[in-house]
Formats: sequence, structure tokens, C-alpha cells
Amino acid sequence: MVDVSYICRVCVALSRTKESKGSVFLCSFGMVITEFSVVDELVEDSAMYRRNDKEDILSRFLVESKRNPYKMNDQYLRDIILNFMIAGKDTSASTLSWFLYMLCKNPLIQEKVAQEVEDITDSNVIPLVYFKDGRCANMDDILPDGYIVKKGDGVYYMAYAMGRMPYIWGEDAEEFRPERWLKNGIFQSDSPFKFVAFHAGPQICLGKDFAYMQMKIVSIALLHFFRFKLADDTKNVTYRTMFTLQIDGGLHLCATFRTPS
Ligand code: HEM
Repeated sequence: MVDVSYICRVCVALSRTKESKGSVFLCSFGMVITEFSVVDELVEDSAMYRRNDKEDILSRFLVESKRNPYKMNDQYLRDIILNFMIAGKDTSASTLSWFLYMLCKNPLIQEKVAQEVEDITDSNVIPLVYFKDGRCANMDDILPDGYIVKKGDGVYYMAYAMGRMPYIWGEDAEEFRPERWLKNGIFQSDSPFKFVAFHAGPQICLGKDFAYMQMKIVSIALLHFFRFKLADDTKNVTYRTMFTLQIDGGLHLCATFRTPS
């Protein structure tokens, strides 16, 4: 079983040990959390959850496992957590890396986001399972454009390409313009069949809201304290073709403390 005495609210499901309190540590979702006071606040919050309503996901599972110990045994909980780690670690981590990269390439937007963080509002992230995602047709069908699909055919879509198509997003599709998601200053999500990064339909990503929450918490914590710049502006940043779109060679940034306004 996982030790639940210190539940990290950034990765919610997983714990940190007493020994790591106050030091730099790598949480189980692969996020480096440094010695911010905000982390200690998070730990205190987590302890509060433990005492009170047990709102984090692992505590909920543990409560459920008391009700149904036969089904929700340690192995079952372990498998759920492992599943979340596999599905949620590289996806969220590489999305955050590309988000920071885009903020470095667009310093004015970085300042705007940091300002929003100050005003305690939402920031904007671009998810990133870029690779083709597919299904196998279980019956003959005709796609909306008239293309005939036979039973057993594989049908794939390419989220990376779809996220850049002027046909779907307009002529400025390739521009980093987070405001495109705002209507009257308020974030409006689009149909998951259009914004396919989390897939859509019955098998849409189960961790979507979780991923957004986690990435927002990490972005807020980082942008509250730091201004980021690329370590080497002249270096061409490109990607490695894997299941998720990792930055080739990692993202090297310089972080300077923001002075409180
Ligand atoms: C930016 C972050 C994320 C992205 C872009 C993403 C994307 C996706 C996509 C495209 C699928 C569908 C795969 C398929 O069936 O073909 C999926 C499934 C899934 N995701 Fe995520 N995901 C993210 C974060 C997370 C997190 C943080 C968790 C859990 C903590 C998670 C849990 C799952 C699970 C359990 C499934 C399987 C759903 C099912 O088959 O019913 N994901 N995700």
C-alpha cells in the first residue's frame, strides 16, 4: 500500500514521505517540486484533507476499499494508480514542457499568464498526445466525407495535424493565441470531436479534468515565482517521435525570480 500520510495535491493520488518534506523532490508524476512555501501549504492542505473530507482521489479509493474490501483490495488500488501513472505522467509532463516553451517564445503572453496567475484565474494549456490514435471498424460504415470503411479496417486520426488545420481552427491555426479560447473573457471549451487531444466519445481520456487541474496547479506555482527564458535562444527546439511528443534533448530554461509587485 502507498503511504497516505503526505498526499501531494499536485499529483493528488500519490504520497511523499516525511523525510522529503521541505526539500526538492520528484513527485510520482515526474514533476519536480522545489522548496516553495506553496508546497508546504499544499502539504498542510493535504493533511487537512486527511483529517476532514478526504477529497483527494486516493483517499476516496481507500474509503471505498473499506466498503468493498473484496473488490477494492490493495492489488486493485495499485493497478489503478499504475494505470493513472502510465496514462498521466508523460502526457501531462510533456504538455507542460511545451507550454513553458511556448511561453518562452511568446514573452508577452507569458507576462499575461503570470498576471492572470496573480489575479487567480485560469491559465491555458495545450494537450499533447499528438500521435495517430485509432480504432478498428466493427461494421461497414461511410465517413462524413463519403469515404467507405469496411468492417475490420483501421481508422486513425492525427491530433497533431488536426490541431493545426486552418480548415478546423481558422487561418491563424498555427499561431499561439490562447485568447482564441476566450469568449467575453471567459474560457469556453470546444467540442472534443474538434479538439481531439483527449480523444472523444465513450473512450475519452478519463483523466482529462485531472490533467487540467494538475497542469494548472504546476503552471500557477511556477509562474507565480519565476519568469522563464530559453537557456539558448539560438538552439532549434524540435521533438522526438514517440507516443507523446517529447522535446528532443529536453527543455533547457533559465528561471529568474519574479519580484513581487
Ligand atoms: C495532457 C494530458 C493528457 C492527455 C493529452 C491525454 C490523452 C488521452 C487520450 C488521447 C486517450 C485515449 C486513448 C485511446 O483510447 O485511444 C486517453 C485515455 C486515457 N487517459 Fe489520458 N491524457 C492525459 C492525461 C491523463 C491523466 C493525468 C490521467 C490519469 C490520471 C489519464 C488517464 C487516462 C485513462 C485511464 C485513459 C483510458 C480511458 C479508456 O480507455 O476508457 N490521462 N488519454
